[in-house]
Amino acid sequence: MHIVTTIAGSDSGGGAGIQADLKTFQELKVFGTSVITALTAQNTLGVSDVLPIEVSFVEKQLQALIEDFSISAVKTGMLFSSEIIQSIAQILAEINIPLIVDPVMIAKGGESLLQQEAIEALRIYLLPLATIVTPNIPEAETLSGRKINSLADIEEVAKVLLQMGVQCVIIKGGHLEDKCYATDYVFFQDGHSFSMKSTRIATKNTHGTGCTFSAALTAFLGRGLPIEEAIMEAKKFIQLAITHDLSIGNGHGPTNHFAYQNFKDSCEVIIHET
Ligand SMILES: Nc1ncnc2c1ncn2[C@@H]1O[C@H](COP(=O)(O)OP(=O)(O)O)[C@@H](O)[C@H]1O
Ligand SMILES: Cc1ncc(COP(=O)(O)OP(=O)(O)O)c(N)n1
Repeated sequence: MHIVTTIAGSDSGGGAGIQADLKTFQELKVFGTSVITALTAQNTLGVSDVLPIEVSFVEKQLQALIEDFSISAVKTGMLFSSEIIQSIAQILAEINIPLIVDPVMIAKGGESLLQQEAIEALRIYLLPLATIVTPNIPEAETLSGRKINSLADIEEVAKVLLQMGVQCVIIKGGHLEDKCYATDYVFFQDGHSFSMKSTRIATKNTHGTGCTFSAALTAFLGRGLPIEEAIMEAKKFIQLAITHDLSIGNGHGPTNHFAYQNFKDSCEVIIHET
């Protein structure tokens, strides 16, 4: 049994954060463990409050897992403060486990999930340890300090992030203004890059897409899949979860974490080597 860990915030609405991660891990047959960094009072309509967990208790959770389990991959999501980022980075630096960093900053409704001053901590302490970082377009712009208006901008931003020490950058295209396709761009340290294109689904039920994608990536890497295969399979997981969405709540509903197991042979992702 492969054991993986998510370090993230709790979403009481169950569509994003720790809950999305653990559901995804379960569906992909890895044993999920968790370190909770913050509680959010949240549903499909938005986040009404955030309660950060004390840094020393975040550390205790992570230490407890490391002491007992042989963890094969770790992901981070909502980290909230620079203190939490620094403390978990210090612990993660001492263990050699594939690390997927989803640099969660803002919820769909615009509520902040990361303090402004913590952005620099992400750059300095966490990104140099990351195997993969998975920013959406606004997060990639914030981390790099550059605007994205074209494919050339995406390539430039990826270069900036690779220079921070990340091994692989995936810039997710959910926020791009392409009505037909949702395209993600993948860049490696050795210069290799490719894009993954899937049909854009016309739905408002996209709450937790980033969390779910990075959790699937963590599960596949934790199971030992080669990195490129893990990335492509994670894209299929999120595509199916969005395609077969559930009608839950009155706002931006969650994706369907059950879909991959039922429909995985019926998903097309177009890979384009660049
Ligand atoms: N409407 C959509 N149809 C298909 N795929 C989508 C759609 N919206 C987002 N995605 C995919 O979901 C994943 C998460 O992307 P994105 O929404 O950009 O991240 P985040 O949730 O962090 O903002 C990416 O693989 C992206 O291409
Ligand atoms: C607790 C918690 N963590 C992360 C998010 C953001 O999730 P994401 O996958 O980026 O999806 P949206 O919220 O943008 O739909 C969250 N909302 N809550």
